[in-house]
Amino acid sequence: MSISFTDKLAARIEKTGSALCVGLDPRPVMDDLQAVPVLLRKVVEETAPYAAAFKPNIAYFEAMGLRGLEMLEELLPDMPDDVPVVLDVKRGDIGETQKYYAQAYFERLGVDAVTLSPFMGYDTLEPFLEYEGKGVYLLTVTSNPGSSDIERRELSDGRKVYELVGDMVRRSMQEHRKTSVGMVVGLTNADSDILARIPDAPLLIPGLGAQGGDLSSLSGSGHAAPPLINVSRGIMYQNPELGFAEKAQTFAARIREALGY
Ligand SMILES: O=C(O)c1cc(=O)[nH]c(=O)n1[C@@H]1O[C@H](COP(=O)(O)O)[C@@H](O)[C@H]1O
Repeated sequence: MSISFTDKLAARIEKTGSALCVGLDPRPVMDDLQAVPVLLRKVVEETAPYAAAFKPNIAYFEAMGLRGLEMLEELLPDMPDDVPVVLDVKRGDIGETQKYYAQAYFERLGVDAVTLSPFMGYDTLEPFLEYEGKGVYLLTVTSNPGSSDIERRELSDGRKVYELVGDMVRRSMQEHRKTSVGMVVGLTNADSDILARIPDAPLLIPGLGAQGGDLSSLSGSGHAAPPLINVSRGIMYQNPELGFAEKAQTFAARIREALGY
């Protein structure tokens, strides 16, 4: 059997000393779609030495229609074998439909992990939890301002809505499910109170770079599970006068310093 997502990520973090997740969110260049795979391969090649993981977001590929999905399908087998791929899909649907999403991502595309929306309930996650060695990250406290509309609301017993997502993570651990279950916490909304209220599960933390998240909000989290800090536009599109490798190296160093590696 191939190496599990958890082991692959741990080995990668150990090898690179980096918790940087390089986001692959190509803005479609509609009049020159051929430029997109060239750009993606360049970003992958140049940032790989500093990448603990890659995270393509499927939205940017879907926006290019069938050719976009083909680009993703063609890119994945050419990605470095030892760098895990988290496909950002944020899916959530009834279990019967989720079975086919899981088949699409874990079997057809063969990615190591995906993001899921847990807000339709635990049963919607179950088809994904049957995949030995794969990973899922559940949206918990997202990086957008609207995370206060539902996720950060207080329940009548004083707990927060996002703590219910933590309960699902604990349940999956108690049931010894085959898939690693982690949580998405946006850097722009992370704080020590939130980190203290969620289980010690692997974290995927987007919001550094273009969204202006501050790494100091992670200090003293006390979480032992490995976090992945994602940067997409900050590497692919911001400061175009700098190379992708240089930007990735700088973000990886800033993250290392903030996490105290
Ligand atoms: O699940 C995600 O990755 C995600 C969750 C979240 O709360 N906020 C968030 O920005 N993301 C994704 O992380 C990436 C952030 O992109 P940049 O803001 O360009 O670094 C995008 O692909 C977002 O869809």
